[in-house]
Amino acid sequence: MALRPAAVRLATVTSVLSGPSGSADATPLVVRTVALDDDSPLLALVPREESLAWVRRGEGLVGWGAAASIRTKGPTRFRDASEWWKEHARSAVVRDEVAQPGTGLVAFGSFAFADEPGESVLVVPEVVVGRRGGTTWVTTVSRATIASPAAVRPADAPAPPAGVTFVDGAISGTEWERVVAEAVRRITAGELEKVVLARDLLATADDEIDVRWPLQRLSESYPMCWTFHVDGLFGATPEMLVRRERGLVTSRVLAGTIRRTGDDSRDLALAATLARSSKDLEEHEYAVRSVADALAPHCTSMNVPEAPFVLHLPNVMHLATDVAGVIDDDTTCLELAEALHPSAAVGGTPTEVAKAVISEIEGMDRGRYAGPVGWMDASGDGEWGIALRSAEVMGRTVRLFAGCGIVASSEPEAELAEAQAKFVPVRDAISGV
Ligand SMILES: C=C(O[C@@H]1C=C(C(=O)O)C=C[C@H]1O)C(=O)O
Repeated sequence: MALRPAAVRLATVTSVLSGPSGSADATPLVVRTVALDDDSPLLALVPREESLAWVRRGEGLVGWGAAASIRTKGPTRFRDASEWWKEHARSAVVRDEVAQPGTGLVAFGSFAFADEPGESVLVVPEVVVGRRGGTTWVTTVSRATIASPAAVRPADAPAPPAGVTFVDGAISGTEWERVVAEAVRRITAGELEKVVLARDLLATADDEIDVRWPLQRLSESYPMCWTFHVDGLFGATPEMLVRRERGLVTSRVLAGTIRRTGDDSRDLALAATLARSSKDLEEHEYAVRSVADALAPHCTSMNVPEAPFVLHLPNVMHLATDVAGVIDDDTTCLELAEALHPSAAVGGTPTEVAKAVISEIEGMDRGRYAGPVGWMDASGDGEWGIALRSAEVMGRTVRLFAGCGIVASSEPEAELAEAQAKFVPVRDAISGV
């Protein structure tokens, strides 16, 4: 049975700004959060249409409907979205009986990787269900009067995609190896130190894909990742660009990868190799430095571990570093995400040269892949992951993305194999089994 809020469903109010001079709907959002006695998996609650998700280890936020939304683009896409959000947060009428991170007014968002092309989006759902530390709540958002709390019950189960076939996206694997070789040439020539290059695959199913199917598979198979869905972009990312919570800022930086073999003792030996690999440590160091440098101006103190740990995922292992800081200004998590994006984990070093090389040689439009994806609340706290191990669903087709950091010692064939391994989470999740 499809889930419907108990309150009369209000017409979706959407305000679209093309630049800072646009205007948002003047009617304030009316927001109410109440505790909920429900322990169903969050992803089992979302209806098929207009779903939003940010879930990890059974906790997080899911939402549906759009009480307000904004689409932005270009170099001011973050700033325009931030201003719109601050305006809504200022004027909202909020009754919050739970008062936890993620209660009250929240928006989900997903931002384009590049200034051009690509569109970014911020959505305030009509209903949000959240869970944290054993507490579950429901938030209802409307434009006029306080709506009664939404009725929350399991939605109909999604059907698996059928007849899925895959083809190369913008360029073939062989062509992409040539692009990697060109990047290595430029790095060796001293033009830059590191660049992250990505490619895409196109999957087509017999019928329209219900994104809830891959979301449920991803959250089961990759519980250590953040499973997300915002406006057609979905995935399970292991990388946290920035989390801001009550004055503490954290970031999980990944860079340096090795594929898993399926043999645990062999994988342990490989993990030890990864932790000593100078190529991977070099690639990792660039990424950590780019994050620490961008956070430093906002923090009074920071903890940047000297050596990375190895993060084990079912398909790959990564070198990982958790950076933490105490923030001493009122910069919101979205503004921090803007300052951090693109980190060297998805752009390169130096950033501007890497961005130019990506747009010159990568041969595809990244859209919102590798951009910030996540949520924020009215106080500016929230979480923005990097949209990796991700794909964009459009009706019967899904566009999958995967990329790799290239440094002087990278080998095109090995990088192609690494990208293949990074397609695995979404590929398996839409394969319908
Ligand atoms: C670019 C991706 O992953 C990034 C690149 C990594 C690497 O090159 O080792 C590791 C993790 C991510 O920061 C991707 O998954 O598409």
